[in-house]
Amino acid sequence: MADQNGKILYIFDLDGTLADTAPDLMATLDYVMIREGFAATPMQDARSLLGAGARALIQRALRQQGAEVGVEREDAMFRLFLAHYESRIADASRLYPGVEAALDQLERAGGFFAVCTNKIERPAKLLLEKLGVAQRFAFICGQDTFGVAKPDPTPLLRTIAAAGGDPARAIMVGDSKTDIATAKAAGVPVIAVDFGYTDRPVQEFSPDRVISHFSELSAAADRLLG
Ligand SMILES: O=C(O)COP(=O)(O)O
Ligand SMILES: [Mg+2]
Repeated sequence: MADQNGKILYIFDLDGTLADTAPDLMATLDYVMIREGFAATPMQDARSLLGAGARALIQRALRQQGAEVGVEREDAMFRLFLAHYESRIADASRLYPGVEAALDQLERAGGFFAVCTNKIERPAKLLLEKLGVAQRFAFICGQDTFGVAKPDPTPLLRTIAAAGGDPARAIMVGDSKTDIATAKAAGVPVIAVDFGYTDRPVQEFSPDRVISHFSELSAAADRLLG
């Protein structure tokens, strides 16, 4: 990686932060659950079920229905989920309004970008390609990239290193308690979006700033960096 001396690295969460992916994730969950003889999950449950990756999504949906499956069947459901999800990954998933304009603005001010998600790396990259923004990120880290998931700070710190950034000149942007806890554990300031997937208001998790639209990101970052 080239020396990014002095530039600010923005590390984005993906689901519920850069992109509204709940429709395709929840449709995939329903496909798997119904095929396995369970019920569909109400769309309004997305906010509380998403955020910890696809395996956790399946486990949480099963638990919600009082169902227990063994580890082998859970593995099979996870594989089925990934295969089906890739076939429809961007059918209904969209970048949130203002994402590309915000990236343009931050880039003009000397910012550069990475992604740190609890999605599996392969579908994360595929989604960002389909949404036309994959090439904007210096590094894309998934749940399996370093073998450890958020809220462990390791994937965030290793993402910063892999992107050629510096934790002292980095800002995490996320939608969940998990992202905020990850950033705090890594000693990186965090801006939360309030339109993503969390069943409790993000303010409760004490991020450094909260924004309601990507048009507010640049000003929030400026205030945060003083
Ligand atoms: O969708 C999920 O469960 C996790 O994805 P995120 O870390 O990008 O929010
Ligand atoms: Mg998220």
